[in-house]
Amino acid sequence: MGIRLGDHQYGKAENRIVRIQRDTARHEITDVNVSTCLRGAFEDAHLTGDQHAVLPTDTQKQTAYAYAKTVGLASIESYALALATHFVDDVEPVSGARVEVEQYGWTRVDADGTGAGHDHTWVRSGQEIRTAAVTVEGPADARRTWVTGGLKDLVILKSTGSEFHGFLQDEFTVLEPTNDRVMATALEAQWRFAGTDVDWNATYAGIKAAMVAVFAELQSLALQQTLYEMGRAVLEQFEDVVEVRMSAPNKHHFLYDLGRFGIDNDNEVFHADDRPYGLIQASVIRDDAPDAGSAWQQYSGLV
Ligand SMILES: O=c1[nH]c(=O)c2[nH]c(=O)[nH]c2[nH]1
Repeated sequence: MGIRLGDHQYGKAENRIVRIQRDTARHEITDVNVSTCLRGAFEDAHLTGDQHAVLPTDTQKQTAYAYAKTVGLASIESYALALATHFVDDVEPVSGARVEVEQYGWTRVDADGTGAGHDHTWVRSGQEIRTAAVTVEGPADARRTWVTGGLKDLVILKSTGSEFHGFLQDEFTVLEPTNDRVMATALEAQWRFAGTDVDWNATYAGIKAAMVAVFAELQSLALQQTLYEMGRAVLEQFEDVVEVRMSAPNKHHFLYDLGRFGIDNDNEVFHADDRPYGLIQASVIRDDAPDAGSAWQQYSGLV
């Protein structure tokens, strides 16, 4: 019976790194969750337990913290690019590295009521988590690099401007068609860049704004249509981006039956159901997008 080792990768998942810049009295905070992963000639560690090629996951963790100071976290994409490139360039058995980063937002408190924001106190921002993933492969003279940016947990709701009708029906269909419903989701999206010469922070802000604007403005016939139009808007407005992948739970809001009490309910009182939920997923891609290569080969999840 033939048995062999399949794909394998290893690293340190979820390093929780908080970087404070305190050069002036007005501090800056960057709060991230960093996962690093190495790919390469690590068969012996699995097959015989020989660790000679294995850079410990603890060392990967120490490097992630050191780079938060030396390289800095001006953007999570630039930080991940530096860290992944270091592992491939400077650690001999490594042929590929993947760095995945989540960033949590903080907003300055308005302690003096002026709106200027406090110098060194923040509250966690309730909105989305920003994400990035960088994969670097091959020696410097045959380098391949992929960068994806993204967001998750962007909870967004519109109270009208959403319809759902004309759907296929069979003997189990009970859903009523509607011309006016609440549409809500917790959007997860990732977008793939063609290159690495990008204004990462401005592009992030612009993409988020473009997606939110489509969600708000489109008279939606289905969450599927909204996702496609959001992805299309991103590709139309950001030439650096070649592909957008999205996953959106349909956070159902069911009109509550107040008729039982003789009370009118004209789309005013809903039951916000948490499960089950429709889960709609789509990608939108340019016809001439370069090969995705290892861009989507995750560390979180299975190899
Ligand atoms: O936007 C929607 N898409 C669906 O596929 C679907 N299915 C469903 O029951 N409600 C909805 N809403």
